Amino acid sequence: MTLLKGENLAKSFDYLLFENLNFEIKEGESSAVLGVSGCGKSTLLHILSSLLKPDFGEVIYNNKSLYKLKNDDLIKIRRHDFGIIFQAHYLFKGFNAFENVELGALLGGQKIDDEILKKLDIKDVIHQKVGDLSGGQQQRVSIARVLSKKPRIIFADEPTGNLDSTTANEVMEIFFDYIKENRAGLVLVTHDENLAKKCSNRFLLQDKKLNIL
Ligand SMILES: Nc1ncnc2c1ncn2[C@@H]1O[C@H](COP(=O)(O)OP(=O)(O)OP(=O)(O)O)[C@@H](O)[C@H]1O
Repeated sequence: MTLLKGENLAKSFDYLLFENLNFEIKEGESSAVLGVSGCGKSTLLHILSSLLKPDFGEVIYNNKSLYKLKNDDLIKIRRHDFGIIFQAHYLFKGFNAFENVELGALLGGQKIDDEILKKLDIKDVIHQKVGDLSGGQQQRVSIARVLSKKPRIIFADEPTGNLDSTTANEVMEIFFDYIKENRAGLVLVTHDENLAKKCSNRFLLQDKKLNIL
């Protein structure tokens, strides 16, 4: 079943990034978007994940056109159904790791899943202030926060950018297990072709188009 579709999307800033761009993600699928720096990968992820209105085209989720929804309804979908992970993770620095993860769980009406904390290897630091954690630990806390809300779709922009390659691979396995177990979807923006190869679909954003690899 289709989870989300982007139809005829176009976006420009100082120059045209892409146009007539179509994208679809189905239950249980992972899609990686590759492309040179500045081609518009993060912009596309923002558009698909409800954060940025395209200049043209629609994003369809649950038979609804996201950017035609009332703001409150759009925020509900973003909070409950979408898990958005950026490299610059927006953790609450004054709170400890547990409180940050708990916030994610509460947003999705879920309880913290101890398994997620174990798999991400953050149980030992869970009561520390996130500002005191290393960059990689903070990244894993932000991933735990997103997974704890049990999103239908995970949108991740270089989610393993702060992690060494072994931890990066482990984190990717956690994503893949999650989408399999929950019939969810993963849209991943990355420069790392090895990570992209692990996804069920790979696309290259080039010449203002999304090409299937
Ligand atoms: N809010 C914005 N206002 C103006 N220009 C923007 C904005 N967001 C992105 N851009 C521009 O759009 C272009 C594409 O940016 P984007 O971050 O989507 O590229 P990217 O492919 O993800 O790059 P990278 O791989 O380096 O992260 C860049 O030239 C960037 O400066």
